[in-house]
Amino acid sequence: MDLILIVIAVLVVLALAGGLWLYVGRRQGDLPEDLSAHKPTSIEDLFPQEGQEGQAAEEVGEREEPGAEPEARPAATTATLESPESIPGRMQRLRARLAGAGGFGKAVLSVLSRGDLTEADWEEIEDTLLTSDLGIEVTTQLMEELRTQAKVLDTSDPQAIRAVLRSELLALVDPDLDRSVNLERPAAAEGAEIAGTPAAAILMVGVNGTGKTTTCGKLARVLVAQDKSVVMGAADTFRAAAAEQLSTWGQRVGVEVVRSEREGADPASVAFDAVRTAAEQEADAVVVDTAGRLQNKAGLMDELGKIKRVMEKVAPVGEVLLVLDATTGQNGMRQAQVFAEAVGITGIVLTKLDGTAKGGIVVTVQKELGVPVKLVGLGEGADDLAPFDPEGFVDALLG
Ligand SMILES: Nc1nc2c(ncn2[C@@H]2O[C@H](COP(=O)(O)OP(=O)(O)OP(=O)(O)O)[C@@H](O)[C@H]2O)c(=O)[nH]1
Repeated sequence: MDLILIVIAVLVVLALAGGLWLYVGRRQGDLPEDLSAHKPTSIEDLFPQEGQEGQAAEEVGEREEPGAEPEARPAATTATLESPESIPGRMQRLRARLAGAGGFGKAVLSVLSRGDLTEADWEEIEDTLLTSDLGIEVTTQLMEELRTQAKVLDTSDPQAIRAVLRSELLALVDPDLDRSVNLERPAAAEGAEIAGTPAAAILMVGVNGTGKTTTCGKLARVLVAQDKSVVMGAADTFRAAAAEQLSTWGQRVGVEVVRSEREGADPASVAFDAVRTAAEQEADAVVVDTAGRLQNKAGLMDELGKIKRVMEKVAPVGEVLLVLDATTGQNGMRQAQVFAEAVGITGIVLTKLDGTAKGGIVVTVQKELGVPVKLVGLGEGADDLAPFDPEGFVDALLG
């Protein structure tokens, strides 16, 4: 009898152990699936095959509905990632777009090609230059050079004239400036209490509506396409929609967005969380979006200065990009000056260059602010951001 009881007890124990093993086994089997949904493990995961882009756009569209999940998290959890356009394809398309916008170079060239120029022709050239946002000083300098060269050369030779104008414009744009975006990962600040290695930090500043958030998303997309791991920080806490917009970009490009759920939260604290998260994740770069709608210069200085200082508790910020709307001309320049004073800028992103024929702003902005245009925005599309290429720009202006 005892023996029968012992056998029954052993069978019960074995049955229980088997059940437990099956349960644990199933949980462990789930794990890789969950993880792969959170973090793409290979470059192929990041770039779906052709034909999936439409699906991605639809899913992102769904996420933009009011009441959509507001929490920041790695985008791959909810959206199929879009496939970025190749860099050469992007450059070619953008050059064509810029040339199509019709820069001032084309207009000047057409007058110069008329041959023996009258005083009225020269005035026409001067007017064109002045209305192209080149500014008086640069226009005067360029006019003198063109008049001198026109005397020296046979002005009826369009090729010779084109060459002169090309070299003058190129000199103004200055091909020797370093236009690379600093992606070098800095050493941690002294006493920084962080896990991991700091990421290269890029701080995006500028007036509201210039395209900061869009540029953060486009830039993250370019970096991801270059196989870099990126974190974005939504330090534009002025309005919840800005953080939501950045989160949508995060979902599109497969990048985690650090944000606060509270509208009006301290932007410096969100920026700090972003750089700390990036260091913990050993990310290559962290891109931080800011608000630009402060009432006065002192407030702006305080806020941007604080954001940068707090980020630098982790590591130095290697790149502060000022986003400028090319269509705002001289007005935009005045605002740019204020930002440049508030926080030392290292480069300019000139957006909406597709919406203006006034290419002269490139020259003015560099001259006034003393930093190079590094990136240009040429449309609202996800791939409409390109490195600024002086030669390509001048050639596009001249048609
Ligand atoms: N045509 C064109 N539109 C652009 C470009 N860059 C941004 N935009 C558009 O400009 C508008 C404003 O862009 P945002 O990125 O929201 O600007 P922001 O500076 O972040 O604005 P706030 O969040 O209000 O501070 C959007 O409709 C963008 O699609 C560009 O290069 N060309």
